[in-house]
Amino acid sequence: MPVAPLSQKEIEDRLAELPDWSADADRLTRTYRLGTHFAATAMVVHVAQVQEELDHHSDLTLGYNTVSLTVNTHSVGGAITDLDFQLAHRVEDLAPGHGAA
Ligand SMILES: C[C@H](O)[C@H](O)[C@H]1CNC2=NC(N)=NC(=O)C2=N1
Repeated sequence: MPVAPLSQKEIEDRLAELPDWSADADRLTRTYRLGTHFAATAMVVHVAQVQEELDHHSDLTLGYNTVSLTVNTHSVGGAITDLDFQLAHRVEDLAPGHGAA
């Protein structure tokens, strides 16, 4: 997977596959809402496992019943790359199992 900063168009094209994710200048973000605090906590642990597997880590925030991710790629100066989208897709895949929306 090439680690190069994506253009605005490339980001927009990839976001079309992730309708609940957003991109500001240089970060992908998503907030999931869950049924309970423990469900949100369990999802955080699962996301952390995936992040370790990918060796790619978001800023992960646990709220009362929410899990928020903000991610970009540090190794290219904090730009958005395909590694960020790879993580986003992996989290989208695991979220339903936690009842996250
Ligand atoms: C040494 C380690 O492989 C690197 O620091 C990894 C860790 N996790 C990372 N996470 C993110 N978001 N960007 C990186 O460039 C990155 N690099």
